[in-house]
Amino acid sequence: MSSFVIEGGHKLSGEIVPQGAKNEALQILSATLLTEDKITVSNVPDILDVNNLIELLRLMGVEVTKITAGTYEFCAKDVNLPFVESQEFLERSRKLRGSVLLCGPLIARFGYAIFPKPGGDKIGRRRLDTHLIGIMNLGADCEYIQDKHSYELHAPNGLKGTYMLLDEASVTGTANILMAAVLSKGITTIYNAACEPYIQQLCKLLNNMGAKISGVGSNLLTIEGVETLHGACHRMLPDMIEVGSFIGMAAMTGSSLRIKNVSLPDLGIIVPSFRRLGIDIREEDDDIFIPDQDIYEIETFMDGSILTVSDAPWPGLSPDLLSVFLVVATQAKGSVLIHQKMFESRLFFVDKLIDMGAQIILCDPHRATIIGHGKYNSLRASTMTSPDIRAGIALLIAAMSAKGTSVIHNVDQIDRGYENIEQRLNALGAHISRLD
Ligand SMILES: CC(=O)N[C@H]1[C@@H](OP(=O)(O)OP(=O)(O)OC[C@H]2O[C@@H](n3ccc(=O)[nH]c3=O)[C@H](O)[C@@H]2O)O[C@H](CO)[C@@H](O)[C@@H]1O
Ligand SMILES: C=C(OP(=O)(O)O)C(=O)O
Repeated sequence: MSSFVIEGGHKLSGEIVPQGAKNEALQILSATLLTEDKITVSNVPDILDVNNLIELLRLMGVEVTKITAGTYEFCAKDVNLPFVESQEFLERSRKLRGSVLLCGPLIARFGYAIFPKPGGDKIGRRRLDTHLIGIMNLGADCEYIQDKHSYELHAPNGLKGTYMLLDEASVTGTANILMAAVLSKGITTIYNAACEPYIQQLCKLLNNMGAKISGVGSNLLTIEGVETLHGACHRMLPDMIEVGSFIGMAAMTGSSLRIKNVSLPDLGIIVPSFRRLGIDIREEDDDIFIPDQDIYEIETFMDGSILTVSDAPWPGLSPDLLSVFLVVATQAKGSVLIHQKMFESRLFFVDKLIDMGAQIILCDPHRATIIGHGKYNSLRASTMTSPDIRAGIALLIAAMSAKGTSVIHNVDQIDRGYENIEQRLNALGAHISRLD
């Protein structure tokens, strides 16, 4: 497992281009299984999770051709179903959360899918009921196979559209049901669907492939099933979580930074939420510019009470950014309550920030109160281990702002979702080296 050695206290300057979106990529690459034709995808991030999914598709028989850096062609003409039933498929699937997204396309096109408990961050319970119930609503049978620790789904006579009200607006659950519904007979209606930009992008690709989905961008999707889908081209959006991480990094290190081509309309409430921490963020064309700021001061609510920053399904704030908000607040002037509603084990990394001198009270597994230093005291360097991808980037931000040299172990967690992060940050003036 790799580690980062970070010499803190260096300001960043210049501009950075965000990578293609990790969570969009996992959906889009899975959707290539829905047709025999070629799908060309550009702005694919070169990150561990995406590369693992590409390798899995390759082993499933998908012809994968790299056209240029970040652009691939996928052709799922001959899918190797015996491989999908193999132990190796299950083992590889368990390495990443995104593998869960193969289920919808497999059941829709081949009438068979297997659903092992996927990998991804260990950040609390991550139930899969919404996926399985949704696909069963379309007529698939589902059985738990004890020795494979997996659910097997069968639909030998195909799937049939129906109305369903999801018990929660699950992002990957909505994507899976959508990908199953596009090849189902008749009309499927999904109410309480997740509607974040990456789901919208998936709908856009599927419609370009010949699907008939309406209501895109809302929580009520109507899908008129079609017999087959055809080839298409697709470009991934910039990764909004990476954009948010760079905003936090600029604020904590007191740097002036331009984040290029962020697709502002797809950032939702991210920019206004950082502004409530007092960060000066300027929107210039499709770029974000953050001037260097010595002090940033957290707003209160309008009645003077302490601000809460919390997550919610889109168009609310993504839970994936709360660790960054938390670390940025440690050096702000003022106090804030960070409330992570979706996941119950994502805030425990605050212990590491407390070791570095941050003033944080972990109220319970979901809530932490941060009393900012207002940059009067900087954080102290430390040696720590990255527990999950977003805590990992938050610790990296903390280390970059701290006095002295810090070490972060297990940075493979960060590599799951951030492309060549140390090279890209060093090009802006950071001092990060990797130990393998
Ligand atoms: C590969 C991928 O795309 N991963 C993302 C995806 O995971 P994923 O699709 O697995 O997450 P879900 O949207 O299913 O839900 C995440 C968690 O939030 C809870 N929940 C969900 C909806 C809701 O209305 N209320 C609620 O409490 C769920 O019970 C679950 O514990 O979406 C999450 C929520 O944006 C992100 O953190 C993950 O990065
Ligand atoms: C939780 C995340 O990823 P995954 O769903 O892949 O574990 C994330 O990207 O923050």
